Amino acid sequence: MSVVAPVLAQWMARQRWYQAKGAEPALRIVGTLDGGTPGVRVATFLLLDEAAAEPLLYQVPVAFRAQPLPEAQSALIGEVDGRYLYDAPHDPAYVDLLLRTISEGGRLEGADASATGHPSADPGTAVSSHVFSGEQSNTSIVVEVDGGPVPQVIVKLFRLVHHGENPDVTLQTGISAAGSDRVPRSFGVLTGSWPDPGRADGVAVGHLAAVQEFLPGSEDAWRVALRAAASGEDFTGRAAELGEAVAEVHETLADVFPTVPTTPADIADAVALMRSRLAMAANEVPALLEHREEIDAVYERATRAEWPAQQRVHGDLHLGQVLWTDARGWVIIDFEGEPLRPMSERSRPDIALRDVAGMLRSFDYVAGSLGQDGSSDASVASAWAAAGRDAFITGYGRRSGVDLASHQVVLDAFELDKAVYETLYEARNRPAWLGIPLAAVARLVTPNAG
Ligand SMILES: Nc1ncnc2c1ncn2[C@@H]1O[C@H](COP(=O)(O)OP(=O)(O)O)[C@@H](O)[C@H]1O
Ligand SMILES: O=P(O)(O)O[C@H]1O[C@H](CO)[C@@H](O[C@H]2O[C@H](CO)[C@@H](O)[C@H](O)[C@H]2O)[C@H](O)[C@H]1O
Repeated sequence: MSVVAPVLAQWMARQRWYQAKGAEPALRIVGTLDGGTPGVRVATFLLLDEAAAEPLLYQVPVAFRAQPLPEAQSALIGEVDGRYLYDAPHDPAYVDLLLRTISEGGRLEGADASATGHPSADPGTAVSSHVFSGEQSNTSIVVEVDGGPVPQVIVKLFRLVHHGENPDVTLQTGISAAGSDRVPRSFGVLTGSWPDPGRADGVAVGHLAAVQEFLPGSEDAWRVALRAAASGEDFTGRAAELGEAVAEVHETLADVFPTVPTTPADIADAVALMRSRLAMAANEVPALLEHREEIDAVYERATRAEWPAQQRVHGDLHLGQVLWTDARGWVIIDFEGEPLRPMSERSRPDIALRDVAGMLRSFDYVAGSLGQDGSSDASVASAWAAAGRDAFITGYGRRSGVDLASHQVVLDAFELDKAVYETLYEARNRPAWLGIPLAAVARLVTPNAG
């Protein structure tokens, strides 16, 4: 590892999933999982990066080859001691190993770490694979399979790993196991364990990868909606169906996972979180300070309203998290929750209105993004978004039986909280888009502006 570490550090710093952007990774190996086929050694390094204020644990599988692998040229990490090191998701030997370990309930052992596959259905055998180019925070591999119930599966490899459940795995798997086709079908999970001196038993156990059905020919709702809005196409039918699909997923989540009544202490906690998020965002986006008192008034009103019971929710629902398929309609993915929120918070029961608010914000984003690139008349785009929002609410209410109007005060607070979160997200990731959530904050604090 000592000779490999500097090569990995240089390469990691350039990857999209590397969090401490601009910093040089300060890596310490916490565990290694070994595997491979004759001639190709695969080592999955669990690397603690101490470059950022809060150390983060990364999963970095590396394939060591004696000869170059021309088809994976762009995935070459470097050459060490005459061996060629590749980002393993691009190497068929690793993909085969990973899929087999999960589907056969196999085990990977190594220095200080191990991993176990937990199959839920047999996906068949890998024939060919490619890394999904749309990846963001994780790495997804699309695999053509033979002998399974679907032609392709997608293996999602979590780059950041932590002790405890990853809601993306738990929720997606739970909904799929309940027989719902509103999420892709689950095929299995890889769970790892590694040393963690911060824990009483000294061991951490967490999700490393998950396999699910790949939906070929699907398109995410953000792109579908953007095209419809740009061409002035009526989207209200699809928006209402989307509302119904979200309500259906909420219903399944409430059936499969525990629900809890919302107590006054829960309300106080939820509002305190909104306030602390505002304070954190205002540090980086001072323009929020202009509205500080009005925002606080919206949150204060919510403390006096009635809140629905809590249940597991998606947690970061927006149009980009929904896929349109001709065969199944809307299918929801990526239950990992908001990336800027601590994992412990994302794994608790929450108010389902948080997801409704997230989707309402997304319709506004469609109008905002068209408005800012000048490709659409601002008033036409915002009328399109308003119609989409209304239809979504109607569809959600129709399926869930919940009268959202009777929860308006709480829904307003969640929508404002989401817009505040978005200002921080945009300031950090896409400063050119910051105007969209900032305009929303100004609008949402104006009484009766919706
Ligand atoms: N089961 C699937 N079928 C088809 N495409 C998928 C599937 N899962 C994810 N995708 C595609 O991969 C993209 C990223 O997936 P996502 O789970 O959101 O990963 P990340 O957590 O890295 O953002 C999605 O926007 C979608 O286009
Ligand atoms: O998809 P992720 O889990 O990575 O979510 C993060 O990134 C999203 C952007 O990709 C961001 O969503 C915001 O922008 C969307 C348009 O690109 C818009 O539809 C959403 O409504 C808006 O919140 C999301 O907030 C962030 O957590």
